[in-house]
Amino acid sequence: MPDVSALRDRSVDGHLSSAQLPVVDIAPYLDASSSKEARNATSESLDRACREFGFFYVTGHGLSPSYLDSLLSLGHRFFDLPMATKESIHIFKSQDGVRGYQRIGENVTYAKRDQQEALDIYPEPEIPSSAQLEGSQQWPTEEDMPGFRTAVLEYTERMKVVGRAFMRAMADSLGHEDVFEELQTDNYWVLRVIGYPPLPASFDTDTGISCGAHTDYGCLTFLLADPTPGALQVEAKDGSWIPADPVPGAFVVNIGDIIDTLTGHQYKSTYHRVIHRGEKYRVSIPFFFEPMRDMVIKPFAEMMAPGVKVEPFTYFDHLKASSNSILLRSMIYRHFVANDQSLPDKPNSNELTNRG
Ligand SMILES: O=C(O)CCC(=O)C(=O)O
Ligand SMILES: [Fe+2]
Repeated sequence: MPDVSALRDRSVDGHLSSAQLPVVDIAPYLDASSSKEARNATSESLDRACREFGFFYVTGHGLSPSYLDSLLSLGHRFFDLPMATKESIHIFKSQDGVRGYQRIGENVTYAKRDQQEALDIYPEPEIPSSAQLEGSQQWPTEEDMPGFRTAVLEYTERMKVVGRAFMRAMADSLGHEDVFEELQTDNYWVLRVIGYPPLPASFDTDTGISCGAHTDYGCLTFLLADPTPGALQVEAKDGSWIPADPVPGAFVVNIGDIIDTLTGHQYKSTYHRVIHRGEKYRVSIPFFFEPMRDMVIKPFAEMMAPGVKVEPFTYFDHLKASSNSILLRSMIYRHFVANDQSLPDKPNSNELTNRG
């Protein structure tokens, strides 16, 4: 286990960088008639972006700006609902404790309360139960949010297609076709709809920010967000923070811990944080593209640093508080703390990337 007390709190320190994130055009991997040269150009630019930043903009994904805007509008509409309506699907009422609405402050990162509210959505198992991550989804009613459920589920299907294109592009750079083929099979996903009120100028950021610095758990995250400059920031290699300002029609995409681990940290799951100080309420919708639940993750031997060995584990081990998983990993079940409960005295660490 890492010594979490020795870890730097990335939510408060650091200066802004003038660097820009690179752009990757994924179109050649979504078009069966594209040339080998076009695919090579994409996989090479992706490879460079993954090694240098772990974060990049994605164009050529095939989803129109007006379609993407309609999803953000649904997000605003949800957060505009009366509090009692949102609380009727609070996560603590869900069968497995993770699906539904959280109030501002209940999502906890690095032992601090994030200044965001959110709606968390996971795929539903055929037979829901109270076991971890096996519950049924809590949705807003059709009356409160007409068409919301259908629109969200359609979006997840479209995003799986885009995520799979990235797995093919990575295979062209890294080999391991069998692993990347498995990473295109039966993909798990998580969708969060997040609402950020602007932090007041007087807000003490030592007590928390809009979203504390963290890495993402899975393969790839596709972020759709309102155009609020300066809010999302990405840690550069020199420790400064690159503003990942939204580019209209593009996704901000980042590598998660699973790809980071497979590649011996060569493709990086980079720390990022949100400090939203703008005028307007900000909505973001990250789509987390994930491996199938029980896929065994076994790092690529030739990419590992000499002497480093990571025991194989499953993606679900990493998500769940499974007491029989090798490193007692749990990314989800320690994240939510009701506002009337006390915070843990230690930051939550990420055993997988070992960086807290
Ligand atoms: O809202 C954002 O810009 C980022 C959210 C995020 O990093 C996450 O939910 O993992
Ligand atoms: Fe994130």
